[in-house]
Amino acid sequence: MAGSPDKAFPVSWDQFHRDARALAWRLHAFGPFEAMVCITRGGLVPAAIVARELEVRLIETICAASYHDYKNQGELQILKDVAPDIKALGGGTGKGVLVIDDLVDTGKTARMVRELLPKAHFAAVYAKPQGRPAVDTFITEVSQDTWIYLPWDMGLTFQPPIRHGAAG
Ligand SMILES: O=P(O)(O)OC[C@H]1O[C@H](OP(=O)(O)OP(=O)(O)O)[C@H](O)[C@@H]1O
Ligand code: HPA
Ligand SMILES: [Mg+2]
Repeated sequence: MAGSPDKAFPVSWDQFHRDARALAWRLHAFGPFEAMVCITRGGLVPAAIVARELEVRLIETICAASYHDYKNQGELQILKDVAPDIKALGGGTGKGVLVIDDLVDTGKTARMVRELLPKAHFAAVYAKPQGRPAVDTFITEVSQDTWIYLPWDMGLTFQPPIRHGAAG
């Protein structure tokens, strides 16, 4: 990633659940979906919430990793591909499949998965401007220089008073 995002967008569990449910409402208009593919690991969490709302029970993973070093993107690795029976849906195009991730940043991960499932519907809860064109549906956009702090990456810590120079 060019530069290191210095603004912070912290997301609580409650907010994430609301945003993932809002995503499900929006996706409902594009369904029904025959299957869902979630991009691990971040996509596992919204996938559970969206699958519950849209009653999707056929759920596959594609295991990808690229941010090996906190905010710095490295080489994109596919650790597990999509199963052949899921790839065969929609006549081999992925039509009728919902691909879900927690967020899209540069769009690299989503673009790579789209090569495998070109006609699938791509959704993320959060999007940054660079990655936005790589997804069909998202809920909240944050600026490219913002780092999204997801609830499973955080814990409760003491916050110094704003007057004493707390970071935003
Ligand atoms: O749009 P991009 O720039 O490709 O970045 C977005 C991807 O990066 C994060 O995953 P990461 O590779 O860090 O793995 P994780 O989901 O296991 O945390 C996030 O969950 C997205 O999948
Ligand atoms: O803003 C982000 N937050 C958490 N994980 C990420 N992976 C890419 N961008 C981000
Ligand atoms: Mg991820």
